[in-house]
Amino acid sequence: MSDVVLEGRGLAHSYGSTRVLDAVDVEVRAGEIVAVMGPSGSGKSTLLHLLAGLLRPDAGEVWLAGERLDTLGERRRSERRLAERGFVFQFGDLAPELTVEENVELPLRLTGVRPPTARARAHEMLDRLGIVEHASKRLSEVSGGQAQRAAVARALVHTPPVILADEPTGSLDTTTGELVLEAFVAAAREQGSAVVLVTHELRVASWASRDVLLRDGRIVGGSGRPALDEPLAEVTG
Ligand SMILES: Nc1ncnc2c1ncn2[C@@H]1O[C@H](COP(=O)(O)OP(=O)(O)OP(=O)(O)O)[C@@H](O)[C@H]1O
Repeated sequence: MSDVVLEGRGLAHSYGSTRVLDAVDVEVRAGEIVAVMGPSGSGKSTLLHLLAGLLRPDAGEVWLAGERLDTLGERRRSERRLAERGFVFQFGDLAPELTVEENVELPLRLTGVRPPTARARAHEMLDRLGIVEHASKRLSEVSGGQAQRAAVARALVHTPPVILADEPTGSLDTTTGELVLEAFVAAAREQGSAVVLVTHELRVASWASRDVLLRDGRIVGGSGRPALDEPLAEVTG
């Protein structure tokens, strides 16, 4: 279908001689949230890194908005990464020496948004995630949960068409975790972003439109849920 934004076809990946992902097909459409679930070590993060273009597959293809990503040169891949995607990774890649707001502004500044506009948009997103009062603190001065929300703010602030998140609520309590999940739902619903969310928590996956279940590097199942245009209460149960 034409609204597939991100697609992995026959993806395989090995670390050394150990094959950790094999023959994985996944499609993500505009406006949907796909939860990637599975036991520890089943290959969830590896799949996300392949879809992100941060790892190259040993076999298979990654397509982003009609363009094959895995064969692009590094420069073009990183341009597209910057402009078109938002990432939240398990081991945060925010800059500790910058403030929270400077970190969140980064994707906007790098794509030419003027400083006052970038700051206003960063604050709006930080407010939505309940950490605007920490905006001017250095990242090294905030808690792990606040840093995680800053990473989410940075991933969403430039309204990218694709958002990839690895355990984005991992160090959050239920209430702040829900703020984060609501922000992902808004990105999918209001901006039509395609969202891939790695999680091992059923509670988190219940916010997704559907899930994909990995075991030992292969897709062993998945299920659909009501589309995101259903009322949220029905989606979350
Ligand atoms: N850089 C690496 N070098 C070698 N092996 C790796 C590397 N990264 C992951 N692995 C191995 O690949 C397998 C899949 O790892 P991956 O992180 O993708 O799983 P996961 O499902 O995300 O796990 P978790 O839920 O624990 O984060 C695991 O057996 C892991 O030990």
